[in-house]
Amino acid sequence: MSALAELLREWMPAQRWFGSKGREWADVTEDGFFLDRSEPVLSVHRVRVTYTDGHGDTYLVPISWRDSEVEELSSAYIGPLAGDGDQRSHAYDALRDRDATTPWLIHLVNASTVGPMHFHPAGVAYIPEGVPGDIVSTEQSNTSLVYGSEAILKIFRRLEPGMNPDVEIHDALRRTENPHIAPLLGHIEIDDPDASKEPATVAMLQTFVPNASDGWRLATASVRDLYAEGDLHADEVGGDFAADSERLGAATASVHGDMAAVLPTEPADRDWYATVARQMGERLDAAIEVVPQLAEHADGLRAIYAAVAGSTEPTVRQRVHGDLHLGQVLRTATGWIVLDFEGEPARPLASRRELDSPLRDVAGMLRSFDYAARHMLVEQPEDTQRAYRAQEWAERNRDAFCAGYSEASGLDPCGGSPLLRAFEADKAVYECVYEARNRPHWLMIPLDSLSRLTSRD
Ligand SMILES: Nc1ncnc2c1ncn2[C@@H]1O[C@H](COP(=O)(O)OP(=O)(O)O)[C@@H](O)[C@H]1O
Ligand SMILES: O=P(O)(O)O[C@H]1O[C@H](CO)[C@@H](O[C@H]2O[C@H](CO)[C@@H](O)[C@H](O)[C@H]2O)[C@H](O)[C@H]1O
Repeated sequence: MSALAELLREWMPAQRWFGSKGREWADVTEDGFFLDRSEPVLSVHRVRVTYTDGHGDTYLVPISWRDSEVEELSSAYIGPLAGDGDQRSHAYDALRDRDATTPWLIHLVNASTVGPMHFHPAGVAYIPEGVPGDIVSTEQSNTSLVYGSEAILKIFRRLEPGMNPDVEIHDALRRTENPHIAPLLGHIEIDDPDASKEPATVAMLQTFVPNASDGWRLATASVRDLYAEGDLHADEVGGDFAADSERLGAATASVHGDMAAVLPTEPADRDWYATVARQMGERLDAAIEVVPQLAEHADGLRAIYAAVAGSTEPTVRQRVHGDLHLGQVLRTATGWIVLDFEGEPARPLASRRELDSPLRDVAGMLRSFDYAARHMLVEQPEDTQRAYRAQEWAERNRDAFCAGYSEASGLDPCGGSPLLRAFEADKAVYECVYEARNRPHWLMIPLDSLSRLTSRD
């Protein structure tokens, strides 16, 4: 194992974007190339991690190199590497090293190819060249850099052959001028070491939406207001969120409508319902291995999935967002913007590109209202008054979202469909695994939701 691979073995598991926490590593290899040779030198590495179960993932790790340690960059420090003689180089997470962030946009403007990496600007869009990028503090599955107040570069950490749906969908939506998305400015790809495979998407550059607040922050502020007023109902307190939920429902319907107009669609048939129900059952089996507490909900969940297996409900399948939640939507002065169309980060890329029911996204947002309402109860599980208020808040915003969606599309997404209920349950199962791996203290949120979902008539 190379000295750099050894360093990365220590460093990567602690990074927020590393999606396979808790899995045991059998091996790690890396190959890299230089993206920029000025100071600090910037190299990009494909890091292949193999787990003890034989599976593996490839991650993208850009590294900036310094001759000596830099105190201000201590949180970005990966470690020292022996050089010639007594010399040592110091490796830093290049996306947290501001001085190393300019080459990405310069290469995009020039539509460069550097080693295996290809830079593709989108049409004639303006790209702010030469400005350094600042990392977005709410780092999630990927890492984003904001350049000035004009552009945001999202670096996809896990590499998979094939175009990332986020780029594919934003590219297709360029034609629609939909007001609820942030326009695409360019993207970056990297060839697969196996030439028979498609290149992987490395990054996407989008217009930055300034002065916006994400839906999670706004919704949880509303819940906090409600909790502060123990005796008032959600519609009586200052920070009522229902009007925004309604607008969010309408924005979601508008984006769904445009995706259906510019990307393929197909009617859902019996086979599709049967496949969806089977996949949910398989996902539950796999999730129980990670979160044994799920076993007590298994019978109830299987009954919910069985109702879908026999369904003949007429639905159109289309491209969807795939992981819609309040953290993926931004509220600007004029309305909602929907971000991040790459689907659930843990799913294989091919499954994230499949046609699906738009109810998958509706369910994602309904789950998010539930999370926003209840996350503060984690500290006070016995507070029945607050639990009652939380339920009321979640229902009020759920109804408002569905009303907005229904008004904009002519289709009521929440009219008692077994498919919607199954998608909510399936999402909560996914969330149990996500929380067990990333935020175990929040595991009770989706677990409690499953108790409610499986006991609903
Ligand atoms: N176009 C944009 N304009 C402004 N902020 C953005 C934009 N895109 C993303 N962000 C901010 O970056 C955060 C992470 O972006 P997101 O696309 O959701 O990445 P991830 O895939 O890591 O979840 C978002 O919560 C949002 O606050
Ligand atoms: O990183 P992504 O935005 O792709 O999404 C992953 O992380 C989300 C958490 O940040 C997770 O969402 C879950 O927690 C949210 C609150 O933090 C809540 O609003 C969502 O409803 C809940 O699913 C998401 O599932 C995961 O894919």
